Amino acid sequence: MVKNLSTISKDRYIGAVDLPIMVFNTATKMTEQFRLMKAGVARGYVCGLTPYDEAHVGHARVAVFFDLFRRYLEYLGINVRLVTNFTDIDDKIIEAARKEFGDDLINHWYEVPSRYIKKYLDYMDALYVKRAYAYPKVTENVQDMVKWIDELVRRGNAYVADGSVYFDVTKVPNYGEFSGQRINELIAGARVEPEPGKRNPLDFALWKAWKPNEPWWDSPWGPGRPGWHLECVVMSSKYLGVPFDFHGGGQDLVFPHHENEIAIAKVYYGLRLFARYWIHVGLVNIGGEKMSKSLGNIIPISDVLSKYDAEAVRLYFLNTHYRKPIDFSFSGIEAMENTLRGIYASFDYLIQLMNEASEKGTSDEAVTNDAFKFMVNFENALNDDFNTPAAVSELINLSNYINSRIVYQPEKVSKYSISQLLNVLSYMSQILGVLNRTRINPVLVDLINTLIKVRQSLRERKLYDAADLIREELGKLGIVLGDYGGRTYWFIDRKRLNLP
Ligand SMILES: Nc1ncnc2c1ncn2[C@@H]1O[C@H](COP(=O)(O)OP(=O)(O)OP(=O)(O)O)[C@@H](O)[C@H]1O
Ligand SMILES: [Zn+2]
Repeated sequence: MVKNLSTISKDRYIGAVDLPIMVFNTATKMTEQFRLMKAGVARGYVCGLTPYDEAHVGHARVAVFFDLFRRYLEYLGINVRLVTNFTDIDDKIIEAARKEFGDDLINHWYEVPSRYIKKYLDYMDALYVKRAYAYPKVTENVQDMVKWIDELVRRGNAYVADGSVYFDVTKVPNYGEFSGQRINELIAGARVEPEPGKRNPLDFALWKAWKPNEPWWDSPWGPGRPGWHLECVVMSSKYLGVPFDFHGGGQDLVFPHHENEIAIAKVYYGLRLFARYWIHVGLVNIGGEKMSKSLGNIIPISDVLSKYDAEAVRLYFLNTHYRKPIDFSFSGIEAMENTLRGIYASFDYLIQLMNEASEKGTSDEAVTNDAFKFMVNFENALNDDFNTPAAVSELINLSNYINSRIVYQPEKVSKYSISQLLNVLSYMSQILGVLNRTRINPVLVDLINTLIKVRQSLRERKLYDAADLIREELGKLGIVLGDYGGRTYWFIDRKRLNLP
């Protein structure tokens, strides 16, 4: 149990290998301590988007979770190298380009991925998802992929058929082990794609032979393009080095995508696992079904962001454990907007108290101890396989404590205690990626304070109607006044006032 602030301050794991985090590893099906391969650095790859349509809230959930993951490690002092790719050539991209450009597809197809990549990055910025260390694209790494395939063919792990190259899963020790699948059952259940040269239904394409009116790249086997599973192995290894610490994505990727990535790397590198921890985020469903572009049941991120506060959207995702599915609901986000208002109120109140608190208050130690406890509980929650619902509820507890206890006894609380509460509130919100809009123009602050003085003076003269009018009119603007402990506090409803 952490007892004093020096041990809960951020950055205390700089240069560390053993982190205090326990995380569920799909590869071992166990919750394990998170240990880094290189001191102080966490390297990870999250499978990214096939950009042929609007990104949806399922994509947003995966991105927000790994952003939280990254922010927590950074808070501990770890340098996080997070790579996420764009699968910018794929059957579905070609199909979308064909619909849009018809026969002129070959000259214009790249406009499709380019458009949706740009939009995706804009949505990520709006959601306060920090930019990745690198965003490799398949089209920029084809030459490396060709070299890999060549080597796999040379070693007998892949075979050529009609200009395509297939990976031979029968040559892989314990194929199916990762996703816990039995090979015979897999074969029975496999949806065999019409790929004539394939020897085994579970073999998959490393190189897909060119078809007329499709983009292509040159290779020793003729024109074509690489296959999905190979792409992620090549790009993750290239940008992170092998082995690296963690590899993630949505739950839907466990099989076949990650099973096949592991199979390729197993024979290429001779490594049982080319990434140590495999982390999978539960799906966002809609009416019990996976939200997915190909099923046509998506709620675009843009729809959600046009109606709701982006920070509330983050809290909404984080309020469910990352491994559980979410059945998407707008009302859940709405509830989080209220929560967020309360958290901003706490922050604004603490700043106002900071300006007035005495150097030495009487309940100093008790408040400081309480601040520690909130932070310890918060960290313990995240250390417990990223129990973000418990972490969010600790932030809410802290906010309620400030809004109900601290504001009523401003004369008792010292500047030091307020600064501890502010620290803890800021750490928690930085990790969750909320309270990104704390700066308020000082002119606005002066104006609010002037109006509060006028209101006070009206009340002293018993002109309550006029005093209430000030409060109501400010409220309409998103400036909310509250009278607690004999003084007036205010907070700004960031969504209403639309502050940057
Ligand atoms: N509904 C969902 N919930 C959570 N994660 C998802 C969901 N859909 C996709 N993902 C994740 O988003 C990333 C990108 O997936 P992808 O572009 O293949 O999306 P998709 O909507 O499933 O597309 P498609 O319908 O073409 O299969 C992957 O990590 C995937 O696991
Ligand atoms: Zn992938």
